[in-house]
Amino acid sequence: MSLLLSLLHRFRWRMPLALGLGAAGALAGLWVIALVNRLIAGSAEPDALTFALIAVLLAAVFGFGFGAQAILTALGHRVVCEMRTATVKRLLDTDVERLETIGAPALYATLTKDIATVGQAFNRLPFVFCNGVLVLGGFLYLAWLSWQLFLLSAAVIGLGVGVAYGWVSAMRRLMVEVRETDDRLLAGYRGAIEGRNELALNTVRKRVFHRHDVAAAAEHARDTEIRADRYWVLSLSWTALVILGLIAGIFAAGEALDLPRPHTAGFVLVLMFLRMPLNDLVGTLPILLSGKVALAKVEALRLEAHRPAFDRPEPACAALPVKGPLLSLSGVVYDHPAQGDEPGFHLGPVELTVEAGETLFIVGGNGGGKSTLLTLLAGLRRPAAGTIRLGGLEVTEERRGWHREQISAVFSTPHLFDRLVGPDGRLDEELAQAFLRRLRMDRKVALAGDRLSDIRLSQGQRKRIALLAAVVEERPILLLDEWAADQDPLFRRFFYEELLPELKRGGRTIIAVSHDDRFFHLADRVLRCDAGVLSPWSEVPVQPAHAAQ
Ligand SMILES: Nc1ncnc2c1ncn2[C@@H]1O[C@H](COP(=O)(O)OP(=O)(O)OP(=O)(O)O)[C@@H](O)[C@H]1O
Repeated sequence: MSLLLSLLHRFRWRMPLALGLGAAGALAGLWVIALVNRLIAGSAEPDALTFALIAVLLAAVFGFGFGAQAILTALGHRVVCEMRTATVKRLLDTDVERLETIGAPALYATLTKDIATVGQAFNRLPFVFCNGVLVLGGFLYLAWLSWQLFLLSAAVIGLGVGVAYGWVSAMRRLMVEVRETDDRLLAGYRGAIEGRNELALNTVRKRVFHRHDVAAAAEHARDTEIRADRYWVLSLSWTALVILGLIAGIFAAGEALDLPRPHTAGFVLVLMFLRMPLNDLVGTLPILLSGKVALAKVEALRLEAHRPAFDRPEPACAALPVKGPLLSLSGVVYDHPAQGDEPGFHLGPVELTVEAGETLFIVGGNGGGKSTLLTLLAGLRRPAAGTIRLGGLEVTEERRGWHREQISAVFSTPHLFDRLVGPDGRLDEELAQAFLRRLRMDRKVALAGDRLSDIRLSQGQRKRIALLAAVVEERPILLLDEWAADQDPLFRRFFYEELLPELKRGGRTIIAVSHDDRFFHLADRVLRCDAGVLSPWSEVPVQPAHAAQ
């Protein structure tokens, strides 16, 4: 909501202008009705002047209406564009841990569906506003025509709205339920796309997946939408009934109150005129309600507040030391929370000091906590307890951004971007081309400026390009998570025996998760991380005390 308000604030001049034009158009329309009314009642002459005035008013209805709608619909599209870019920027500024908690399906649902839904609702607002002005102005005119009939109409419409309120609330509750199903549906869509190979091989799996992960959610959404729409059509029919009933009742009331017939007829004419905008207002309800639900969903993600700037973090010191302790963890503890019946995972307390220029290997069994440790070393996770120091300085909340800027990393399933980014945004193309050749990828991928020609690669090739992207960042600390696992034996040897020593000679501190015990002798130090406990590596694994329990 705050984002929407700030966007509206940015467009604060167009908004009142458009609303003013809309109001003027609606009032001109009412004026036409009032003139026709007077012609029917005989209180106005059907002369050229009256018809000229009607023609001018009709032109005003058209011109003002067009102006207002054009400005407001353009504004709607601008707001959607800003919401899209601002939400992605908020996502980029949000902590990795928070994004992990939200989960990919919910994030995709917001980016693809919620923003579009808010946009649709926003684009309906001009029509809602113009119809609202018409209805309001129309009722004021009715009050002026006959206060008795106006009071009667207000009472009937108030009663009608009171009855419909319950249906609209029920509709809103059902729409929230539909939206919750969207996350499940999106998870299903992702499964169908990302699991295409596994599914293509097994018809039974395909059937089970389709039944439980897609059809169940789609059918739940269908049933809920049908129920929600029932309340909507009920509200629409109810509105029509209330207005038509009122029109009939007005005649009876006019007779009972002994009001002149033309008076009552004029009143009815205005009511007939107001029937359309009233119906439109009710018809727009589902779109507006969906927009409200979607907006609440965007806010419920609790992404970072929107900051347009991409400020580089302030450096905590001029340069990191090239000798002695560089990165240290002291008493660092981290907990992955339990999920349902699955127990959580506890890492630490970790005591570790990495020297500048050191090559450190971390080994250990699956699920031992190596990747979690790497993300702590990268500053991507906040320890629950303990201290991280970089270059002798404690990594406080203010220095976390600076810490991250000292790290390059290739994670176990890296995401490839097709642009290389050098320090301060300037890429050393010579270094990039040379390293591309060292990686033996120059025949597969061409580098034009900072752009890679192709990133549709095999797993091993992807890892090589990810390493290129990390190296050209020219940062002092390089983290590698099982980098060599996807490489062929020849290149694996080349990586351990030549590439890593080369990077080390270039001044890099390297922390690599590895299972390649044949090459452990090439590291300065090897540590074992098992069941969340970090200990020196020995040929015969030592069972950590709490892992044996
Ligand atoms: N985002 C997460 N949320 C909850 N638990 C997690 C998360 N990431 C990892 N874990 C749990 O933490 C434990 C350690 O995982 P981690 O990926 O650090 O192990 P690892 O030593 O790198 O394993 P591997 O060698 O198999 O890659 C595992 O039990 C895993 O289930």
